[in-house]
Amino acid sequence: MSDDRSPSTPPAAEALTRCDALVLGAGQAGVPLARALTDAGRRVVLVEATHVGGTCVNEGCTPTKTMIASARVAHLARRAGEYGVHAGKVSVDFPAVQARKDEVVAQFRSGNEQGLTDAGVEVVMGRARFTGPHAVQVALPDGTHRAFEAPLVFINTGARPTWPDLPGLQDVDALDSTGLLGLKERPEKLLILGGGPVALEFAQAFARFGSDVTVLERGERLLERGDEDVAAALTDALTADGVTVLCGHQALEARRTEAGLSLRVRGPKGEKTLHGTHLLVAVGRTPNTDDLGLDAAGVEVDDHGHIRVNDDLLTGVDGVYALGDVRGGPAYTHAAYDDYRIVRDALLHGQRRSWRDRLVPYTVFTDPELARIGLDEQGAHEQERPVRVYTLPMSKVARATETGETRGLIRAVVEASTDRLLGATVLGAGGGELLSVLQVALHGGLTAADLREGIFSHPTWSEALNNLFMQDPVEVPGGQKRKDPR
Ligand SMILES: Cc1cc2nc3c(=O)[nH]c(=O)nc-3n(C[C@H](O)[C@H](O)[C@H](O)COP(=O)(O)OP(=O)(O)OC[C@H]3O[C@@H](n4cnc5c(N)ncnc54)[C@H](O)[C@@H]3O)c2cc1C
Ligand SMILES: NC(=O)c1ccc[n+]([C@@H]2O[C@H](COP(=O)([O-])OP(=O)(O)OC[C@H]3O[C@@H](n4cnc5c(N)ncnc54)[C@H](O)[C@@H]3O)[C@@H](O)[C@H]2O)c1
Repeated sequence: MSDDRSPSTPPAAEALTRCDALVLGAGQAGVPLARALTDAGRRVVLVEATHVGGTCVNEGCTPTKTMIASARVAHLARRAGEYGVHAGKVSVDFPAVQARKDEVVAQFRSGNEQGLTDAGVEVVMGRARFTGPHAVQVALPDGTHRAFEAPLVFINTGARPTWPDLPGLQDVDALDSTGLLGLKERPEKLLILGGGPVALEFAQAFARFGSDVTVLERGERLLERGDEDVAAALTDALTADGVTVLCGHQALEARRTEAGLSLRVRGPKGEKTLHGTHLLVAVGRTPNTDDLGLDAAGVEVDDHGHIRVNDDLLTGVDGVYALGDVRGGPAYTHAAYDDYRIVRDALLHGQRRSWRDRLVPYTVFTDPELARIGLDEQGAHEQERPVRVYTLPMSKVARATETGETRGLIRAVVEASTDRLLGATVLGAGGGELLSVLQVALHGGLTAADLREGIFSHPTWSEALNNLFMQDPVEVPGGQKRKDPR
């Protein structure tokens, strides 16, 4: 690439770099895809606006789960007496918690960077914008621009926190998830807007660090979807940790006060004012598509700004794909990573698989963890599908009693006619791991009888699957909606 501009000639159009593939965004799909295509002999340019690794590594999964680990240690140390252990007075060194988290993030990020370097991917730090269907201009940090063209373009630009239209919000120095992760000091009184995974994971962690935490969810329950009794049990667990959970509450106005801020809210019993030192806004995420010049490319978005794709993750423009959070649908790291596998297999191995056909599990990393895959009881009722629902409270699981972690339950939904597993929910300590056992059984087409009779090591959490399928199931008949919600 050359630049022959001189002071005596008018600025020429930026020199153009042509390559085989352009990857926009170094997230959970972009990084492995850039590596795989480079390994296959293609010339790939990966453009990243802020830092390699995307949301998950830098301001999502990695930092939150690292902080949650510190919070759990504080929690267990406070409970030490229950186990006959004297740990003394527990205090949390918040800057040390943050430093540990920053170290892990830096380690993961540099691992991603090293992987790209080793593979020989050309990484360009800058903000990409389409200028045509296969043409992209990148604004570099020094204010200059570079232009690129490629027959294949992969959009992996992810999403960012959504800011609601709340009067006064701009005056109160509210934080989003990224801002909260950067705090130097522990908030005294943390108000949280939203009752999704971001809100709940932070709520419990900060309560365990010693903050006074209130969660304000406008819906009638936490976590929007899933069986109601599970959401209620999770609410109880958070409450036991000292989190105040206010569902059915709408924030009306935010105001700055001497001590921090106030929020005027309307709940089932009328209006009231809440006071806090900090406000976390965690009401969802907005796809990074509005500043991508998608019009110039002819790439279409839906009403929420997510890029429209077909089964192959291809946009309406030939050779232009969208992967991960930017395409709508499940917004998890493992889903973005699987998008990479789908595109890789289609382009390099001639194998097609639709992203819509797959079952995506999820785990909310509260304590107890809430993990789910496939059909739950509520879903079976909504689909009027004949199933049997097995439920085992954790208080009946030997391992739970032995370890003092008896909160939660295990639930499995099986098809009435075949006895095959259709879905599972686990609310429990390490629930995500136990769910993975059920997930493998589901993928393998195993039945309730297989798991009832399976030999698992005693006394593991997985052994509870024997007992789960020995419970009397709730029979959900097909073709009729359930009248008595649990
Ligand atoms: C607080 C929090 C906790 C989370 N915890 C979990 C969890 O425990 N488990 C889980 O599965 N998921 C979790 N998630 C969700 C997960 O982080 C995302 O689903 C995942 O990172 C999406 O990956 P992606 O590849 O789609 O995009 P991202 O990882 O968001 O990467 C997109 C990249 O594109 C870059 N970019 C954006 N615009 C441009 C542009 N114009 N030009 C160049 N680059 C651009 C961004 O800087 C970013 O690096 C969490 C999210 C948050 C916010
Ligand atoms: N463990 C995990 O897998 C994990 C953890 C964190 C985030 N994530 C992902 O990140 C994304 C964002 O998570 P999130 O929790 O920010 O969003 P979310 O969309 O999952 O939940 C937002 C919640 O806020 C509520 N809400 C919306 N507007 C509100 C308002 N004005 N006042 C009060 N409540 C309001 C909604 O009813 C909803 O319950 C999700 O897609 C999630 O999958 C995943």
